[in-house]
Amino acid sequence: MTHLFSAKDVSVKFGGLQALDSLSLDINEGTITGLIGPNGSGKTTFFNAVTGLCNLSGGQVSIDGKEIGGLPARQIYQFGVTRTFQRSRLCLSLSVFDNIVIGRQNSLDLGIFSNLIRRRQFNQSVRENYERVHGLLRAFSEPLAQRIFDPLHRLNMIDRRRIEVCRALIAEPRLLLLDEPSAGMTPDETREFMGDILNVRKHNPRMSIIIIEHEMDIMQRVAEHCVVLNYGRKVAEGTFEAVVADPWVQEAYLGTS
Ligand SMILES: Nc1ncnc2c1ncn2[C@@H]1O[C@H](COP(=O)(O)OP(=O)(O)OP(=O)(O)O)[C@@H](O)[C@H]1O
Repeated sequence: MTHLFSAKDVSVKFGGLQALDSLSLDINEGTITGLIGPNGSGKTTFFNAVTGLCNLSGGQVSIDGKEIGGLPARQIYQFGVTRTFQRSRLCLSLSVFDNIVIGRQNSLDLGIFSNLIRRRQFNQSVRENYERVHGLLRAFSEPLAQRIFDPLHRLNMIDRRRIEVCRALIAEPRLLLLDEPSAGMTPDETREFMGDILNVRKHNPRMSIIIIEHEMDIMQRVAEHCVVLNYGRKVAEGTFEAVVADPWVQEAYLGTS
């Protein structure tokens, strides 16, 4: 398997609070890794550190052997790292199309004068973006693809989550970070959505995914490898079965020891 991503001794401090403490993690191409841990254990902080939304107080982060730790978020995105957020960051008054296409900021030509003068080029780029967004939506659900110009506030929670994933996918990432994508969904919606995630992976076999999720049956279904955090430290790592068999994980997290 080809090695894709590496975090080495990553630490993040918020004043006196050590949110991440020398966390190391290696990710191979085309794998799904589950990040598990109690509330406040540092999972989202890890995503924020990797995507440039918070400063590292130590350590290195690399993708394809290139150091990205400490770079601005926009540059990290250009290295092919995209994400979703635990709390939705969608714009409800804009259309499905607009909410997704904004994720392709690398190739959007935002120069108003150039767009006004070079109409043919502008129209072609709009057509291309339409095809891409439509194709992504169709991969999730045909009825959703029919709603490409609906305002987002008309969509239910599962479809909104799908839009968030499409927005992260339109940049064709190498590494996709999903922060608790099932938050706010019913158990049935969650099951359906996880089927979608597996489908996404089937369509993008070289893309790697790290997923934060509290629902253990979801982890069991989607993650080939799991990493458990507590107080910002890695306390267990391995297959789902190996991790849940760990006595510490059973006692401290699953409460089943
Ligand atoms: N911007 C911030 N400023 C100060 N403290 C922060 C900040 N972001 C996170 N923290 C703290 O860092 C610790 C780790 O938080 P984080 O959100 O990463 O945990 P988590 O594992 O994602 O939790 P949850 O499962 O509840 O989302 C917590 O104690 C949190 O209060």
